[in-house]
Amino acid sequence: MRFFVNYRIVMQLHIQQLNITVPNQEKPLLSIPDFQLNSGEHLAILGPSGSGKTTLLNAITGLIPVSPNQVLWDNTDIHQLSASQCDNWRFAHIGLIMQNFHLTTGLTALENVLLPYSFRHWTIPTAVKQRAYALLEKMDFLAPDRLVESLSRGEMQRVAIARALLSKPKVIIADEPTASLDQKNGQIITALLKDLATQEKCSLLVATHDLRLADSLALRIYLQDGQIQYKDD
Ligand SMILES: Nc1ncnc2c1ncn2[C@@H]1O[C@H](COP(=O)(O)OP(=O)(O)OP(=O)(O)O)[C@@H](O)[C@H]1O
Repeated sequence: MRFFVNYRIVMQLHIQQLNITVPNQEKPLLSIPDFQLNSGEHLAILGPSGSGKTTLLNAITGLIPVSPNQVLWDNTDIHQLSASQCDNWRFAHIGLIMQNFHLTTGLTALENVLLPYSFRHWTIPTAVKQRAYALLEKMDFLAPDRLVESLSRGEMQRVAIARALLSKPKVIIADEPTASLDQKNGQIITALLKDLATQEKCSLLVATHDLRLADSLALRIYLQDGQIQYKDD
């Protein structure tokens, strides 16, 4: 008999009748009748440029508005939350790694990792700082005191990943995490993301053009003109 549920690994995404349109455009940007991703699953979202990958990530993280009941995370309709509630929900549950990293210049790598946490808390507990150091170290990034503007793109990507993982999210979402990295760094980042997601028992959703990255994940969907053309697992 099971008495305990590990809440951290329960985070199911359910998309139903998702339809995103823009004024004066006949075709929807995104049209997904039904899609489900279970907790802990690793998904690649493929598709040509303009097929809707980023729009999908924005929709499921509440970064763009969506009609009620179209995106549910464990039966929570994040699009029915207020803007600040949605921000807090995202901070608590999602580790977001955006295309251009969105790091803050003038701050060190460590300060960048801690920044989202420091926005929400008066003080940063030692345990949180230790986790920030540990995440950077796990990724072989051994210069936490370097200013981010002096880092290479591969190093910036590691800082962005550590920042996304600091709050122990249940879901990691990455938009083109290997774009503009050379092959070696792309492979390193791919392996890191997968290993960290597995170790931390997170779901992983990655929008990518990188077939090597996509092949390394267990599930794939292919978008074309805002629709899922095929699923592959
Ligand atoms: N706010 C908006 N208004 C009108 N069109 C938009 C808006 N946002 C996105 N689009 C259009 O929606 C389509 C999908 O864009 P999206 O960025 O999701 O594609 P993508 O698959 O992520 O592309 P890429 O691989 O180049 O990053 C594009 O044609 C884009 O121009």
